[in-house]
Amino acid sequence: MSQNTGVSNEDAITLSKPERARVRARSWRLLAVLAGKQKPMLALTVLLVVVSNAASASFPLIIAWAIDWGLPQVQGGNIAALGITGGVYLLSAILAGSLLGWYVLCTARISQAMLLDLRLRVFRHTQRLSLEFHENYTSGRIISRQTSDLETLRELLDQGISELVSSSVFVIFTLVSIFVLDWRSGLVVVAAMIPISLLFRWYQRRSETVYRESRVVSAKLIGTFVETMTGIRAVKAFRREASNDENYANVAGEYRDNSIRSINLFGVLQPGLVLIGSLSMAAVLAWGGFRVLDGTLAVGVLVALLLATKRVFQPVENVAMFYSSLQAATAALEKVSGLLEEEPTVVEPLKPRPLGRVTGHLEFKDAVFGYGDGPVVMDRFDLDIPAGQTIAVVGQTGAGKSTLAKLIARFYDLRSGSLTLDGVRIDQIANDDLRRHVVMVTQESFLFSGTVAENIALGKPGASREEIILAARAVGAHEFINALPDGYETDVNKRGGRVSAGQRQLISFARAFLADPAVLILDEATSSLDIPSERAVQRGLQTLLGNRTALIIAHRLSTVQIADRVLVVHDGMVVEDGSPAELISEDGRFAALHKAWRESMV
Ligand SMILES: Nc1ncnc2c1ncn2[C@@H]1O[C@H](COP(=O)(O)OP(=O)(O)OP(=O)(O)O)[C@@H](O)[C@H]1O
Repeated sequence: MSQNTGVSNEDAITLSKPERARVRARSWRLLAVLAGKQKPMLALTVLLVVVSNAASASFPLIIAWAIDWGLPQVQGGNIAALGITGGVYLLSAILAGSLLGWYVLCTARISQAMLLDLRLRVFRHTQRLSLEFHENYTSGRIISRQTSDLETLRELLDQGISELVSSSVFVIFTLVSIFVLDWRSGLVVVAAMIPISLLFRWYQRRSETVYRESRVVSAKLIGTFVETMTGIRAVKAFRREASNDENYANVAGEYRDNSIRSINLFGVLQPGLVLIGSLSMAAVLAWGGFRVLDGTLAVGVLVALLLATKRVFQPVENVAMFYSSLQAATAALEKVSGLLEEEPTVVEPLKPRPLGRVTGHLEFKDAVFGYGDGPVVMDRFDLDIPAGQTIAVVGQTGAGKSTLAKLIARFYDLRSGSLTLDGVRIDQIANDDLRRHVVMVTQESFLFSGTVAENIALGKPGASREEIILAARAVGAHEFINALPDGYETDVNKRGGRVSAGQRQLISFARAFLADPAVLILDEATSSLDIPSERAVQRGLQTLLGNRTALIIAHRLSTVQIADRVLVVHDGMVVEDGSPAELISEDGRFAALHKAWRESMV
């Protein structure tokens, strides 16, 4: 991603001119794409808003006509004139009202459809982005894009746009009706539009940065909250409550200050508009009043002019209200469109190479890797793992063990060199194929919300209950699952469904067993299990391994003992490679580690 694309510059409050233009164009493009899908409905909406506002703007004209033509006619004994003028007024009122109602329904449907579309896009897109992106972009930010930013957009789309459009159309029509009645008063109102547009311009300039800042601070607020709550165990363990309170209060205070700034700006805009409106009314009344006295202007026309002038300025105040939500939504759209501009760094091949029967032979050749633009973690790395071999990877913290595992699972791509599965580069294998043949069981043995059976079935979508039970039996999980309150139907998120770390591992073993991959990667939990759990997990693990190729990031002596081969990794390189027995007999790092393990067990 270049410097200013995607989310790279999203905390900037003031943007350079070209950058601002680019971000704006990106936001409007997104809105246009979303609106583009609603074209027929939009066309109908435009028609409705034009006709209903034209009908509504004609009221003062009808009133002038009723006073200056209708009333004298009625006084002259022509009662029918009353019926005609009243009837026309009633008809246009019914037309305006019903079309406006229809218009509101249509805009609600359009805005809801656009929001749904956007919500799904944001979700799908963030899920599709590579791990590298998620490691840098905090979950708090993603949550704030999906919640508070979309909420701000919802406010605009739900009411703002419809009010904004209909008010603007109404102002134009009413202005035309004033010109039709009396062009001099029309000039007064047009003249008033000059300070109004200057005021709007002032507000737009100031509020743009304030609303942009509001999005940044709001993301920070949500991020702080999410980080505290997801790390609540660490918070309690390290007694971080007091300092977290202070930190959160600071961010919340920043958010309050920002809100006050935006309210203050609005506090100038709205009274300013009211003042300009009132002064214009006074000018129309004074100039019109003199002319009525002169006899050059009919009373009915003056009444209509005053009515129309009042009606021009009323929606202008509405526009101000929704203009502020437009500004807020524009800032939100900048952020959301930035997120949508991000591209996955690990991409699925356009023309994937088909795989035959996969044996699980893995080979790194001359592999170079580093995270993002960071330093090289693996330099010209070579490793051949024959099919069916169980490999235990050991090494100090930060040595590169997890990196090795993540590369085989293709969470990242190499910078250069190659990694092949059965001779096919893994970046040329379709995602579905890769996920089927290479399965990673992570350290935390993540369970998704749902039942135990559903969690196991993730390994093989559509698996029958028999298959699920068979898998659980194979890895030794069946007994404890049966003892849960609802057996396989127990909800893992409900009370009673909570399972221990070892049990979670067994469930994820069953899931992997059911998936039956050729290659298994296992990031073994560092937390020490109690001895019975450890034995159960160990037995489960041995069944799971079977004849597969397996790479285990090993933290336990028992695991290393069942491996065919041990790799000692140091600084992204394999420094020792051999069977456990061979390495113990040499006087290297593994021998020392093995000795330490044995001593700790005594
Ligand atoms: N997401 C990341 N972004 C940038 N650098 C990373 C990332 N993950 C790991 N590294 C770096 O890569 C190197 C290897 O890390 P790796 O996680 O593979 O070590 P490890 O041997 O698995 O350590 P541990 O046993 O502590 O999990 C380290 O220098 C680490 O700082």
